[in-house]
Amino acid sequence: MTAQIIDGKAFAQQLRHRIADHVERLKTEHGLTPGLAVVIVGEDPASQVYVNSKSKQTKEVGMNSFKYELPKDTGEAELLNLIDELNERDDVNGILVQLPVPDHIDADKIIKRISPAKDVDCFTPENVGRLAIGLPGPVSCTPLGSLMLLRDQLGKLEGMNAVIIGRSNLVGKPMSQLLLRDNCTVTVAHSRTKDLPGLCRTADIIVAAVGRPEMIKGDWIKPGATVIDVGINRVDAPEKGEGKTKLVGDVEYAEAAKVAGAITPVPGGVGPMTIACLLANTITTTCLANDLTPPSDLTA
Ligand SMILES: NC(=O)C1=CN([C@@H]2O[C@H](COP(=O)(O)OP(=O)(O)OC[C@H]3O[C@@H](n4cnc5c(N)ncnc54)[C@H](OP(=O)(O)O)[C@@H]3O)[C@@H](O)[C@H]2O)C=CC1
Ligand SMILES: Nc1nc(=O)c2c([nH]1)NC[C@@H]1CN(c3ccc(C(=O)N[C@@H](CCC(=O)O)C(=O)O)cc3)C=[N+]21
Repeated sequence: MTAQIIDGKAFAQQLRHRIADHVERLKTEHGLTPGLAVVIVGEDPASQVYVNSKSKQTKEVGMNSFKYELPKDTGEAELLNLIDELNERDDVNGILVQLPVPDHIDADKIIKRISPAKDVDCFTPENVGRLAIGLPGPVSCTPLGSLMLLRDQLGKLEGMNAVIIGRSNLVGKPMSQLLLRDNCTVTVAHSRTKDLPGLCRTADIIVAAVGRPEMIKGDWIKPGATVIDVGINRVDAPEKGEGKTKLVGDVEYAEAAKVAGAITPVPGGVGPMTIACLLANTITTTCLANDLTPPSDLTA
């Protein structure tokens, strides 16, 4: 059996088309243009690439994009002031501070300062709580994107055994909330889990969010299972030439693709969905701020 490849890049493109339609409707029917502010501190080249593609896609769907590129020695107080200013602005519906921030800045303090009504990453304690009890609001982007791919692939997820590997606030924990809400039986594994291979073999759905290149082996996967590989790891690729690198996921892709029913590739899987879901969350926060019901196809 050869797994079906889940094309996250194509799905994200379709999602952006739907988002563009919603933006158009918000403009013509309500006179609203959603705006997303992206803040980056420092010159990390990988972060700059992400921030630029976020800005580009924001404009492509018809939203306003506000980009703040601050020098790496920007003080914490200065960054907090910028967030206060963005919290106040009526034309800004979403605020994203690209992580990681430099060491002299306390990321938790920055996140807590973002108004929950504009927290499109779903990082604030308010929105984490809302997600847990099923209230409307933004939904963590990577888990939301992963859920959309799973629903598209499998239809109803009810009754399925889902094993999530990784328990971070960013990915693993919110993913567990979403799959539980869709009536999966959810197990969250981590570095102290016993017999991870055995546990994985019980899974109809595996979500790998570990941050270790190709750690999840092909023979840990139940034949026919659906595999969502969240990991993005840059590794050396001597086969491409001296000093070259490539991106790989947390799953041993070539072997896993021989047993799984369906699998996301890296790149081209979950990554593009994360950015599209950021835009989806900006629609959600724009609607909620204006007493409109957020579109059901953009949320969980
Ligand atoms: N596609 C996308 O858009 C995104 C991709 N990512 C990628 O996803 C991956 C995970 O990110 P993130 O959640 O932030 O990572 P974290 O480092 O915050 O969390 C990693 C988790 O994996 C667990 N873990 C580590 N080693 C093992 C092991 N040997 N066995 C079992 N579990 C283990 C850790 O367990 P413990 O808690 O016990 O330490 C932890 O819960 C990274 O590769 C990251 O780059 C992240 C965000 C977005
Ligand atoms: N406040 C904040 N929110 C985030 O959501 C956030 C962040 N900070 N900091 C960094 C991580 C990482 N992240 C990715 C988004 C898209 C791809 C993506 O599109 N990847 C492409 C490949 C890109 C390439 O080739 O390098 C793919 O998988 O196909 C990857 C990673 C969002 N993050």
